[in-house]
Amino acid sequence: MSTTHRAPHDAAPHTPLPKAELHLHIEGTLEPELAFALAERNGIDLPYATPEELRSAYAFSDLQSFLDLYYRLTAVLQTEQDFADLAEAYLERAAAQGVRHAEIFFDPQAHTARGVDIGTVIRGLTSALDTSRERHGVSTGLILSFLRDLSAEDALRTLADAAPYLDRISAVGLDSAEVGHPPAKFTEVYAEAKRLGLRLVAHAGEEGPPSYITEALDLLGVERIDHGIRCLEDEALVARLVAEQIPLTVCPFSNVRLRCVDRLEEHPLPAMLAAGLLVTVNSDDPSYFGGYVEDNYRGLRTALGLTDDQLRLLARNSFKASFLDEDRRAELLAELDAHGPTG
Ligand code: HPA
Ligand SMILES: [Zn+2]
Repeated sequence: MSTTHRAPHDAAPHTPLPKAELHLHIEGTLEPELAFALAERNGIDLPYATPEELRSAYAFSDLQSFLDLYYRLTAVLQTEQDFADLAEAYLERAAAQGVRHAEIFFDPQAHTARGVDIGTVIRGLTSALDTSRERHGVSTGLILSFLRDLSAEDALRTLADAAPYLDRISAVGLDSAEVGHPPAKFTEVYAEAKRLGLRLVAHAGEEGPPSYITEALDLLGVERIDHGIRCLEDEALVARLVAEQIPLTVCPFSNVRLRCVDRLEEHPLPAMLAAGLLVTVNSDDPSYFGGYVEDNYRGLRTALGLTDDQLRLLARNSFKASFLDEDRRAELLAELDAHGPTG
């Protein structure tokens, strides 16, 4: 019998709302314990004595300070089995957090630059993703994300290297150090991805200015903006995003940990909802930022007083903003409608 104290209003076991996760970097789900296990399996020395010591290094001053550690730790990912184990660990956790559909970023250049073949990465990830719907009830998509601090030529080469696997990839994205690497740099890359039949998204307006969001829409032709929180600095841009119902994949814990927002209590998400923006909530790099997607939903309730109706709207938006086929989308929306009080 559980000895955990529960307040009377909290007596029913909490079942998380069914939701989609649309902004999740698989490399950012690498928990310290798995990093140590993979390092040992692959004979790699980590500059930390224990998982706890590694975890205590997770104090970031901005995006770059996080990326430095994030890229350093990818060294432990070497074989197909490593990528399969990484994806499987995420899917299991995601399912427990109510995720029914996940569109998962991966950063091939973070691996090919270390001599790991893109096929190793994609075959490893898809071996876990392929059976995720049956085993975890989580349907999946893969988003190939270009590192924007590398050249457009490098991105084009990466897209060419992915050619044998394009049937496994639903979209391309753009991540890594934002400021100084505007979307315009990747116009040709996105035109090529579109020609190949891929959907288009990009990180914009996380640390970068609102003009990067406009560029991503107008020059790259993206359908969804990742982060996008700095849109609030440009009234006309907000009006456009509302009118066109462009989804924004917002990541509250990430914004606080990377110091884009001082405290969760000051996160602009309520203002974004009030403006009529099509906002979704996601975990970004949950191992590094203090929680998975349901933890972000709960944090918003606790820190910002979001109501059950607002949390349901966020879950509804996540299915609306996804690249799901209409049958699966309808099935998941019906499951959300049938879901009882969030508890
Ligand atoms: O939040 C992010 N921003 C940019 N690049 C990233 N790569 C992993 N996470 C992020
Ligand atoms: Zn991200």
